[in-house]
Amino acid sequence: KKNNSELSVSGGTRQSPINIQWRDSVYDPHLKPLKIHYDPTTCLYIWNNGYSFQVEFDDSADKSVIMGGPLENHYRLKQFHFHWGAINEWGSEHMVDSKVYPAELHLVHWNPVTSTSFEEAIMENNGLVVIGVFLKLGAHHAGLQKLVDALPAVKHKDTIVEFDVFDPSCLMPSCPDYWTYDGSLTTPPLTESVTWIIKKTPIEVDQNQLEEFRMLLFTSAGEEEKRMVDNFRPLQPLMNRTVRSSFR
Ligand SMILES: Cc1ccn(O)c(=O)c1
Ligand SMILES: [Zn+2]
Repeated sequence: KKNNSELSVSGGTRQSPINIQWRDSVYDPHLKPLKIHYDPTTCLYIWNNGYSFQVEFDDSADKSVIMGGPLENHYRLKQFHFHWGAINEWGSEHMVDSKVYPAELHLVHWNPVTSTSFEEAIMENNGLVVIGVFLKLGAHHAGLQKLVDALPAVKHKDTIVEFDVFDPSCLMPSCPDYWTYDGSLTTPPLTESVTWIIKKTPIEVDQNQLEEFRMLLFTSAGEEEKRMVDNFRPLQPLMNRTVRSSFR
């Protein structure tokens, strides 16, 4: 168990995001299939937090949980959000063999066995699990469209709109393959408390859907408008870490 100062970032040894070199990843036969059970009625609202748009869930019980994979117990879904670029040539946080995607979905979960709240789990060694899903330009994504239709209501920083009954499982690729490694938050406090699970296969979204992301604003109503784009952190050094794969 590490205290806050030991999870500190300056001199961090397990920062995120990273470039996943497929050939350097190590197949781990002990990795189980990831099990995802999301209850759509735990979806609460969408809000613009000035960095991304975020969908928050009721995490007061074990209703939307993940387990299996590299995990020793179940983790509760707290929120999901995205990172994206100003143009399709960049936007994701993680890369695969230096390939960058136009956007990346993060589903953020916390460990209710070792923590009593999400805020506490942020400071716990491996208190969080974030599932990363790459978005690539392609077919229209019907499940995502429900989210996209709500974005005009959260154009400005600190705006919020009710958003109920949404099952984020619809944003998961059907392929079960993933990489996993020990990392950190990619926004302050950048604590090294995250077990990352990065799905190998991207989901497809169309140009209009990506452009709707880019119409959001970093700025509050009344301020000079700054488009919400390029909200990703630069790559961090792998240092003494191995990325494990669930697939050969
Ligand atoms: C908890 C947290 C905060 C920010 N980001 O980007 C994440 O992926 C997870
Ligand atoms: Zn994120």
